Amino acid sequence: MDPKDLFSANLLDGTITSHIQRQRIPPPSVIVIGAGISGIAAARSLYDASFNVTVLESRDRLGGRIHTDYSFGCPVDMGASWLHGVCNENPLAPLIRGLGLTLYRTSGDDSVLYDHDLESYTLFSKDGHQVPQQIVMEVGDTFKRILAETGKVRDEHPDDMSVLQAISIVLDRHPELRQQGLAHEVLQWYICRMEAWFAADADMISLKTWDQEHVLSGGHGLMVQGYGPVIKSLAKDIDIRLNHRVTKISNGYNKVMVTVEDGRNLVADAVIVTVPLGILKANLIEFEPKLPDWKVAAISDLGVGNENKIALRFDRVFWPNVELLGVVAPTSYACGYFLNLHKATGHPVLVYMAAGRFAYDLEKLSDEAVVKFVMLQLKKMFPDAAEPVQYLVSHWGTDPNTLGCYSYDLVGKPDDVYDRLRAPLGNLFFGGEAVSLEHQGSVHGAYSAGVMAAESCQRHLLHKQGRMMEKLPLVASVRHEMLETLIPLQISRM
Ligand SMILES: Cc1cc2nc3c(=O)[nH]c(=O)nc-3n(C[C@H](O)[C@H](O)[C@H](O)COP(=O)(O)OP(=O)(O)OC[C@H]3O[C@@H](n4cnc5c(N)ncnc54)[C@H](O)[C@@H]3O)c2cc1C
Repeated sequence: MDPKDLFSANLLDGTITSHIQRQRIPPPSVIVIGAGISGIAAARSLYDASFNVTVLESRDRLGGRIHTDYSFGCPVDMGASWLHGVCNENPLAPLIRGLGLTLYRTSGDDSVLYDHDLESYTLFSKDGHQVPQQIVMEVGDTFKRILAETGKVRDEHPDDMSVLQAISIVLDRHPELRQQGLAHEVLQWYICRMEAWFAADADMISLKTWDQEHVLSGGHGLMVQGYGPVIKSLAKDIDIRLNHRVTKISNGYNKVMVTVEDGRNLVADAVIVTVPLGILKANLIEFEPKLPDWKVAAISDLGVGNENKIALRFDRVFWPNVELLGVVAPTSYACGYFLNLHKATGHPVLVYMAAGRFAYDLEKLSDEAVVKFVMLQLKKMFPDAAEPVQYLVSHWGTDPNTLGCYSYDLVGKPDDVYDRLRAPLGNLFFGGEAVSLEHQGSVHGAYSAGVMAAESCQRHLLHKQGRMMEKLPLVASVRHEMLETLIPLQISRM
């Protein structure tokens, strides 16, 4: 490398690379557990800072809860598919921009509830009649009023309660907000959509915190080419060992030993754990010494929801050109909806989405039975619907690599739960979506949590070696930001 290039690379990186090279000290070693976006982001930061990093991943693929499937001949995300916050502040924006990926904006709203604009829905009743759009809009506005009233309930009650309980208090106080007949079913559909955001039923969602998330601006954008390219790009050149399921972590004063399923041990100066919260809750990894009580309590005090997707590919499009097709019902459990990927991507694919208890119930059925059930829903709307030529069914709730889809705040969650989850233990650091500072349950939150874990791990190891970090490393994304001129994110629907 031309010395000039080396200088500018170090300058751009702002890393300790040159420092390590000058002193000829072997670079500190770190094992990252989990090759989801958080683990890969952590590994990328460490790799860019010339640390010796190895990622151990239990699955035979990268990405974790990012899983872009290509078997339909087009990308279909069976895990995350939206970028929540289509704006420059989104830490993933520089990467997405740099890769030239397109976003399809389903909503410009920054709230957690409306990741689709109201006018992009077409809803049907159980007997196959289209719900007049005026009712859809009016009930949507009523739902917003009900939620605004739950804010008053929250102010009056020092103790937390579920969102469902608060809605019931509001409806008792304001009978005029109660809906009857079809309008009641549409209201249930909105509750079903709210449950989808948290991947949990409304009787499990915390009233105190449900709307406290600081959602990034710019609305919600579907990744038209899927999230897969983001993972591929971040993982480039990193030593990632697939089919390495970690069963034990022994945290010593100087080193950490990691045991994998086949009995092999790997040793490093530090370890970053990014496995899903569901895995920690199920005690699938043994910690030696045992995790302290405050950490165990934090793991159990946060909820993990479930969401499943059933993707159907057809040989032709027989549905209208809207983003969401929904079936309303007397309870939110019985409501359903399909994301129309054809509108965003041009491929004849519908994705049925189920959340909360319903998502777990679907996992008790065979894939064939699930598809049959979903087709019955579709045929309520379109009696002449064609049979799918291909299908995909996710099982996030029972997948032993995840055990749930993402974290959410349980009723009565202690305020410091995230601080405790994130807190390192000696040479052991914690990443993953559940420890994100402000954006739990999202891809960008998981990414930032991985970068943060890597930064505190670096600081810790350099301090132990009696060295200072001359400057915090700039992660790949920020470097891209400096290298790329500010090209706007490509959005296919304004
Ligand atoms: C259905 C669904 C829809 C979603 N939709 C969106 C969305 O639209 N937008 C959005 O921003 N977010 C969405 N999310 C959330 C988002 O996908 C996650 O927040 C994020 O991908 C989590 O990344 P992570 O690295 O923290 O965890 P993961 O991606 O789960 O990575 C952890 C890794 O650890 C591995 N692992 C587990 N156990 C072990 C072990 N013992 N040893 C070694 N490795 C192990 C796992 O296999 C996995 O690869 C969705 C999630 C799901 C499931």
